[in-house]
Amino acid sequence: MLDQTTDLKSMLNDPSLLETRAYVDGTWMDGDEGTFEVTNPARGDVIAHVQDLSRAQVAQAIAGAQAAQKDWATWTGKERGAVLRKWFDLMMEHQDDLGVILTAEQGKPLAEAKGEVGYGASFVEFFAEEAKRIYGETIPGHQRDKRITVIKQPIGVAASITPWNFPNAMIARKAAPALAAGCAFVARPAELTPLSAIAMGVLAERAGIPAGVFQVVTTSNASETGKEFCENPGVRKLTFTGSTAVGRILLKQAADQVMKCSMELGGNAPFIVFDDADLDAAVEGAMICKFRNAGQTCVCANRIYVQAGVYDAFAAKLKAAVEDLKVGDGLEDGVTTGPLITDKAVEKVQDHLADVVENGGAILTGGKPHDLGGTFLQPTVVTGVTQEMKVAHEETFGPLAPLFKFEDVDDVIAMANDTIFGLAAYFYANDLSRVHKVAEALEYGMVGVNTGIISTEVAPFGGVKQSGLGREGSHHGIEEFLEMKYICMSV
Ligand SMILES: NC(=O)C1=CN([C@@H]2O[C@H](COP(=O)(O)OP(=O)(O)OC[C@H]3O[C@@H](n4cnc5c(N)ncnc54)[C@H](OP(=O)(O)O)[C@@H]3O)[C@@H](O)[C@H]2O)C=CC1
Ligand SMILES: O=C(O)[C@H](O)CS(=O)(=O)O
Repeated sequence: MLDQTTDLKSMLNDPSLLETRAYVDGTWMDGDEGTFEVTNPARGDVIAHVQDLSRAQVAQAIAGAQAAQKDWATWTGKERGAVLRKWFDLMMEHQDDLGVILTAEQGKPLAEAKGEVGYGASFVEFFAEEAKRIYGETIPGHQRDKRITVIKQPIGVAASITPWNFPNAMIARKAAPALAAGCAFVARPAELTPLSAIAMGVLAERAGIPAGVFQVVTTSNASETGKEFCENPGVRKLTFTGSTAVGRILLKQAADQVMKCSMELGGNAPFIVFDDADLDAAVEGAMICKFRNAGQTCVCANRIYVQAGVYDAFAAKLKAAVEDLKVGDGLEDGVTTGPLITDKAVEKVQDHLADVVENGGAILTGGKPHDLGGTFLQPTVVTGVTQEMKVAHEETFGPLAPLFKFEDVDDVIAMANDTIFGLAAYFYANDLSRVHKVAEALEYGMVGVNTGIISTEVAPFGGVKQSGLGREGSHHGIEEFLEMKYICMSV
């Protein structure tokens, strides 16, 4: 366990991965605004003082990215792919250290943190290959003397703003296709969790990614950095992962430059259990879907709808599984559930819980502050939840599993779709016609059928409605960083 006196570096095989400077244009840079503190959410102790760049220094990074991108775009896809593959190899070689750094700054259990590093690296591996497959096309001419071709070219400099809940994977999921496409990439990680991003910069430099092509700007002023990204004419692509509220702000700001944007925003995932479901499988799926990262994921089950005939049996099984969870410091062996990221996050979960109880719901297990104090919460299951409650329409982002009872398939589809969000949805059923009908009727970008975890680099991750724009991962993911050019030649 990391305590107040333990130096995080002493836990690393390669202490040089714990860098606290920004990575700008191939140099390790101090901030003009001083430094900001990074704390371990499990213990509240300061684990690093990270350099705080000014807006002018962010502009300097963008200028360097612009210059570097011109040469990077002349590399062949195969050449870019080779360097990306080296970056992937280094990420996997240092997976343990990257996991320790991630858990120390974000709080998730070490096994999950290492899993996130592997998940993030899988995008680098995947797009190292896709770099060689950026195909164009030839089109039969519309006149006898015309020859038509279409080519794909990198959009230019891409900038990312990412959240604290997946401080490694959310950057890798964006930077990998961007670099594969021939773009330069300037990443601004969340103030709460910058260390994972900086470590990715350390390995990018070692992999031979040219100076300026991949940069990490660490700042405490998210709003000012976002404005620089949106207003600087050197940036042609903004890719954001975070809340829908901030996504709206960025889209408005980016509109002035008609900037291409990718948005991975908030979720409110329904998790539906039908009466013909395998209940043990459904409980297993609900546990990973709800409690991964202590419920702090955009694709986690935010609402659990259970058909009346199996409601009591499912609730009893889920209660038993939840009571087996081990809450604690993510660096401790056997811990399955870490702390929430901040006191504010705890207050939101407690507000949703209080609202359920005040409106007739009941606590089946948990529901009290954890003995560990701080931002630790008891994993909780509540029953008797209805569509009128906050938890039905707001993202809880914590370890609270609300059970809704339903009778009819059309009713539950209507309830599941009754939200402004449309990121992920899940259901457990075995009747084939029901599976097809429900999968097609759910208004979501991603649907898990008889599974509670769907995230992979080979599939298009993204939402509809107010959960986002664009897709990350799969061969679709690289299109977000390419422009199409139509060439009409008279012969
Ligand atoms: N669809 C998806 O894949 C994901 C969606 N989310 C959603 O995000 C929320 C939780 O993450 P959270 O980090 O709190 O979300 P926020 O939207 O608050 O923050 C996301 C990132 O945006 C930055 N930011 C905040 N305000 C601004 C601004 N005005 N201009 C520019 N950047 C800004 C933050 O910086 P800082 O933190 O430094 O202030 C952070 O780096 C939930 O709603 C969750 O569903 C989260 C992860 C993935
Ligand atoms: O930020 C998130 O919640 C991630 O997108 C979830 S996942 O991709 O790691 O499943």
